[in-house]
Amino acid sequence: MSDFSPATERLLRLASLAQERPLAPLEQRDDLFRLLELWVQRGWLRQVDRAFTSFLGELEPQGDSAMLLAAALASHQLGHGHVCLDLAATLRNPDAALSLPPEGDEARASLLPSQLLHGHTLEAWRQALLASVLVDADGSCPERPLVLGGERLYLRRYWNYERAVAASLRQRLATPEPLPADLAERLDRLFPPDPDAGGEPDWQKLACALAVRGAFSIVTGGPGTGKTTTVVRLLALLQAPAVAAGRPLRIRLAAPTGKAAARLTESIGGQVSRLPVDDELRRHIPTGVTTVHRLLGSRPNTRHFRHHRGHPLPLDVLVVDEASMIDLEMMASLLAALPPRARLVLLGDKDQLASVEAGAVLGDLCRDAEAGRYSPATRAWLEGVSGQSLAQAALAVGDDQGDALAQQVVMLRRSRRFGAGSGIGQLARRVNAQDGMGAQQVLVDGGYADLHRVLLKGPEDRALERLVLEGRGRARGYRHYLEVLHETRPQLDSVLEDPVWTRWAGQVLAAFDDFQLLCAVRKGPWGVEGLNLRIANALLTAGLLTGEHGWYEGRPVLVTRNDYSLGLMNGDIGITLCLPDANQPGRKVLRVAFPRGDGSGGLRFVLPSRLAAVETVFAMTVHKSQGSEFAHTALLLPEQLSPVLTKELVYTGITRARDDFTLIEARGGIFAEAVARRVRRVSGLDLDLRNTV
Ligand SMILES: Nc1ncnc2c1ncn2[C@@H]1O[C@H](COP(=O)(O)OP(=O)(O)OP(=O)(O)O)[C@@H](O)[C@H]1O
Repeated sequence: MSDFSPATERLLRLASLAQERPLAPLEQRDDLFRLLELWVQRGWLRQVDRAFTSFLGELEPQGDSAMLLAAALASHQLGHGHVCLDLAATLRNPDAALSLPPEGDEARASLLPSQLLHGHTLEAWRQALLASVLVDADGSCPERPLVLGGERLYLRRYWNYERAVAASLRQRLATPEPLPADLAERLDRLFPPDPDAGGEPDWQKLACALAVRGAFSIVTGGPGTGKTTTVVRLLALLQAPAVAAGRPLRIRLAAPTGKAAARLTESIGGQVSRLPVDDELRRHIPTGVTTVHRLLGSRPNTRHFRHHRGHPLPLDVLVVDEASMIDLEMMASLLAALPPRARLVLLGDKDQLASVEAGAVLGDLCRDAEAGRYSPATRAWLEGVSGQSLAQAALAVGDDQGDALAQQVVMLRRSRRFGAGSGIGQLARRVNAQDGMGAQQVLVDGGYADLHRVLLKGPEDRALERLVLEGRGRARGYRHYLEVLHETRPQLDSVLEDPVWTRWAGQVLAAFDDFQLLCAVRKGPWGVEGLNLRIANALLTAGLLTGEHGWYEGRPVLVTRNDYSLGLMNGDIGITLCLPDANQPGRKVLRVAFPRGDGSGGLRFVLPSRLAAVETVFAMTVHKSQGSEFAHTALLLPEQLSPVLTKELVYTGITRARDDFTLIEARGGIFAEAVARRVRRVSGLDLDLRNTV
């Protein structure tokens, strides 16, 4: 019997083969498959990418190796969030197409794409692809699994999504909506002059005006810039004539995660109650926000939804918040299910991290948001109807056809939550602008009471535990929610239905929202897994928890997969509590308390054994935190730079903080290094109305 696992055996065999003669992957297909296998073993390529390439190899036994290599890399890009492989960019930096370990790792010593593609030209690579019976060059052979669009190679499914999204949005952009004759007066009533505006145009009013005139619009802006305020007023504007005519519009609101939906439900509820409109109209403005999955009608174990082109959603207006989290496939599904005459309004912060899945739709659609690019006609109409001047706004001039999308996008530029005196706001703005020096200055010398910084002296530095348990000054740590748990526990023997239990659990959940530790990665000591163990251990040692493994009271958990039977959505957070046993009076059992997230303030209590997909959430990745906010947010950056460490990640982490933000650096300098890098997602989404569909 060999001492090696089968995987290692295989690796050794492959390595020895490689030693016998150098691999020539672009001349010999077998060598290419051997190399792909080696890359998979090293974690540089996914198993699914290699399997897909083998499948293509079987479909075209004489297929060129350069075509197969491109297919493997194109498949791998999806795992990096890219919709396609940019051939020219890959030739400029071939190794970026794999998931290589950080610089200096010895495991790099292997045949790399840069060596393979050395001396290759773009034209030769394109010709190898065009010669294949598996590659469709002009969209005319829908049965071919790969599509070459100029210099971009797509897997068919993603090409189809991109085309479908572009076609649907173009159709909406080309559809003007009828306008009320008294639009200017209606806008004036909803947006009274703001004495604090300081000469800035009222971007909210402008956004509302643009959204009224088109079947598609986007309102983007950083935290607290008034996206929700704007959309509530927009809905009042759209609904008023419909209600007056006795035919109220069917309006639905949605967000990508349960948490985001719950947050929006809360803020929309407050805004609608304060709207200066009559009660009849107020009743017709919805406040309930659902998740996009629920809206479309997810079906277990399939990527198909109950609503689609043949069975569209029964609505006239759809508003989707936190749209930066929507990937290309979801956007395609959403647009397919939208009736052709329905309006779509997307809200979101274009600068946040994009979805984990392929595509950065909001980012793509907001490419011109900062510059404006309004045509002279749009600008004249906007200024006329809103009474606002754009003369001082330093916007670029655009074209109605070439920049059709820009005519329907508004970026809100004034944060009411993070004004000039807010350290969080200053820091977020500098990070977003990739001004690393300025950001450091704000953090270190800015003297802002809402910003804190911890520089760890090494992996064992207990300053991490101190911050996470105790917080800083008024900014709380995890001790707080555990003290609420212990100190306010009802001393009763009553049944679970007794409202005292719901009240108590609600208080513990609210206290947990006061602090969250965010991190960049999942693995290793600075990832979710290592940090969860470390923090649970510290809380146990401090006498705040009674266990650190399995289920124990106080364990906070994050739902990682939608569970429709339990009514739990990916991203929901619950806390494990000792609660009365429904079956045996007088006994207590562990149950996990989750907010219902429907604006009712209600909770649901779930037995741990029924939770199939949850993880401890003392630490959470920034990706998972999107759509949430916490009174005190601490962001831990690891020692080593990795591809996920970018300014988008840091910006998203900072903007999760409501009152206080703490930066924890595992190594000095990592913050500035992360801020200097940005995500560049490859896609070909093109809404230029001059180009044919
Ligand atoms: N035009 C306005 N007049 C007065 N207050 C406003 C106005 N616009 C926004 N606000 C206030 O500013 C705060 C942030 O507004 P809002 O919640 O609409 O922003 P947002 O961009 O949706 O925030 P988030 O980043 O949380 O999604 C709220 O308290 C809101 O009441």
